[in-house]
Amino acid sequence: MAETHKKPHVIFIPFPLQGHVIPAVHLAIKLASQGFTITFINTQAIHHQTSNALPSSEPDIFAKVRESGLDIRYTTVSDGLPIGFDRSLNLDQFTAALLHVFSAHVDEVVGQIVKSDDSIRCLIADTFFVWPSKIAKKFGLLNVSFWTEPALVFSLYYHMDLLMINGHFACQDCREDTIDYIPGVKAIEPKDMVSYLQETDTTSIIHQLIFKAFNDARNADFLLCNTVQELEVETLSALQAKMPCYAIGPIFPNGFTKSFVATSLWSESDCTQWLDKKPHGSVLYVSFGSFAHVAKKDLVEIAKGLSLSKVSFVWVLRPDIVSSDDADPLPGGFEEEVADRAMIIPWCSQRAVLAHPAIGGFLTHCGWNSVLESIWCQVPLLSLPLLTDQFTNRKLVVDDWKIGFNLSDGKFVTKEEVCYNVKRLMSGKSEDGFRNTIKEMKKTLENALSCNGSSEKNMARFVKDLRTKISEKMKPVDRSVCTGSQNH
Ligand SMILES: O=c1ccn([C@@H]2O[C@H](COP(=O)(O)OP(=O)(O)O[C@H]3O[C@H](CO)[C@@H](O)[C@H](O)[C@H]3O)[C@@H](O)[C@H]2O)c(=O)[nH]1
Repeated sequence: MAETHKKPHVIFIPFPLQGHVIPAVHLAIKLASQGFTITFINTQAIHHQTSNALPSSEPDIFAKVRESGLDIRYTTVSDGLPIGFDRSLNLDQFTAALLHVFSAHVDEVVGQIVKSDDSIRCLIADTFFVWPSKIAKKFGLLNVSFWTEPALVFSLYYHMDLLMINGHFACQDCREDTIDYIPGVKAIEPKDMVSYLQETDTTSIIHQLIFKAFNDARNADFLLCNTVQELEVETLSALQAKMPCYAIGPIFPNGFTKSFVATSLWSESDCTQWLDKKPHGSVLYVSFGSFAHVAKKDLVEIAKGLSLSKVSFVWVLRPDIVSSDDADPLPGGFEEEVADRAMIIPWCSQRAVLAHPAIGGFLTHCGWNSVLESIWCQVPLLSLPLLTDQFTNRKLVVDDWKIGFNLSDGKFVTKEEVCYNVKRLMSGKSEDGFRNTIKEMKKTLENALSCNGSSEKNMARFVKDLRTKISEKMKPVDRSVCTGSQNH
């Protein structure tokens, strides 16, 4: 009888935040459909939140996908904190756990999986983790770093040393002039760097994590980026000269709005019937993603500006949008004032909302998934970056690609500019240019995902390169470290 060959088995660990888990889930499915066995490991806290958000209880999020024949297994790991701990309110403690404690739990669970299955060959872990190279080396696995933001952002972090030497980062009086020495990045203003590279105190816990993670990422065997070659040609070419790097985005579920895997951390409110009654392109969608907080005074100005604009809108207001200890941050009377033309909800299926013909604009924090989804749905953006890569993403959206504009040009948001810019975005006049440009960009994304498109080719190349490296690794590996056996 012919010997049956086991599929190569990959362990996939996403960063425990919504904007990272979503593309990781869909990448895991893509890889499984390319003939890999995947063990996907969520933190217990993410698992708990996702399960609570589901209307029905399934054994795990991949149960339906498995029915279609894909071999995706699922397990959980502790991030070092109690499940019910408020990570949003205590971000420093959460970051500290990910920096100092999480790797011990990952080490244990990966060790158990490796011990029980000798086909494990590879670890895919988010670039923001500080431990992948250590864990991969210990268990003899290939190390794939998964990057969920633009390549431009990766490049800035990767070249932190250059920014320091040139006095643009981590110095007393940082330079404020244009940065023009990062390989593959023509020019970028300091204000457009990720927020952490603009901060003067670089001793914070998040900086410790970033320094360690990007040091570690240099050791990865492969870098997978949720971006598109054509959108970031020069940056990606420069990165490819440093490490094997593959632009395989945008990573969406097959069919875009329909996903067999429930990934939301909050229950989704259904806006379809409400949107069905609205004219084409007449509704503004407002959401600031899953992670960043909006200052209360800005939130109040946004609410007042939306009210003044008379535009219809769907506003996703997460329970912790200002802070999880401020349950009711909206100005008094606002909800009654806008009741006839607004839907205010804690969470929704964003892809379904953006794809609805009634949506004509997106007021966004410029999270990278939101940017890619908005381009896919050809919805122009009004941008209010709040944290992390969102400042750099804003530059791409507004200055480079010209598919949207800024909500505010000052340091603080005012209701007048909110009203003015919302009306400008939704009027259908001034943003006609944006609509044509975004149509072209949608085509670029579609082409990238088509049979001979860049992302599909890059994915095929990655799979081939990974398989080649795996076969090289098939030579016997010393796994004594996993079984705990000692040399006497
Ligand atoms: O009501 C909602 C709101 C959002 N989403 C989805 O949640 C994701 C949000 O991702 P993103 O737009 O990237 O924002 P964040 O959740 O803030 O993501 C974090 O992770 C991203 C990827 O690393 C970064 O670009 C962001 O700056 C960072 O805050 C998207 O897929 C949305 O479709 C929903 O399904 N329903």
